[in-house]
Amino acid sequence: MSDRRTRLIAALDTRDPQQAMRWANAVSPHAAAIKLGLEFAYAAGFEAVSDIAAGRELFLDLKLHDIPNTVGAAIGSLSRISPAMLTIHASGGAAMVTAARKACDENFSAERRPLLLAVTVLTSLDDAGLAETGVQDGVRTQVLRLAELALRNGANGLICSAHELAALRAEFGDAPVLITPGIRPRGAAAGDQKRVMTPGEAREAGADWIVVGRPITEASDPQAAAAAIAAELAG
Ligand SMILES: O=C(O)c1cc(=O)[nH]c(=O)n1[C@@H]1O[C@H](COP(=O)(O)O)[C@@H](O)[C@H]1O
Repeated sequence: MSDRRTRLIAALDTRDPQQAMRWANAVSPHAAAIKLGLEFAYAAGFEAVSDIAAGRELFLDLKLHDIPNTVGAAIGSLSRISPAMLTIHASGGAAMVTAARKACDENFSAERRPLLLAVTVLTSLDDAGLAETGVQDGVRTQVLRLAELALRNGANGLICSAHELAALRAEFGDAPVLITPGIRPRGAAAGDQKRVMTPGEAREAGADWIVVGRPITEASDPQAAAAAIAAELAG
């Protein structure tokens, strides 16, 4: 049994700034952070990202994955937004993670520096889906491999599914920030997610944060849905 405090990140996946603001206000008593990602940033732009994020903890999920020079420069371009958390793909390789670390350190003061989080294996992949990308070792082995690469090269934490939390805690201890999407309250539709757990199970397994999108945003009452998840996390 874990006594870790596991907090909720609400993924506000929409193109519409007014919708995002409504959701942000609705979940704010229950979610300690909001996530804005590719769908929102591409449609609404980064001014809108800043507007929605004002006064909130922002998980900016751009999943950067490019050559080291481009990733470092892109992170430099984000310094005016000051996200609390920022994502890259660990599979971009050691030099890419190192460039991202350097860019975080050089472009943000210590108080404003985002946590650099490395996506290991997307929660929409199972062993078979991963094998189609050429990786035959299975999800768990690949998550551990990419976790080691990312943490060794300066990532503050990892994005993984809750299924890998125990193995990651056993290998890397309490220090890395572990964030798990692919979270579904009992009975909720998995959709395109393959490696899912409930909020309570993710807390027990050692998550620092869980990311939840559609179970909140597609609920008839998003505020109540967020409240129920927060209550489950509080145990
Ligand atoms: O980086 C992420 O946040 C992420 C990584 C991952 O492996 N799986 C994953 O689902 N996510 C994000 O987490 C959110 C999950 O949304 P729902 O499936 O609607 O709860 C989406 O915004 C995804 O982009």
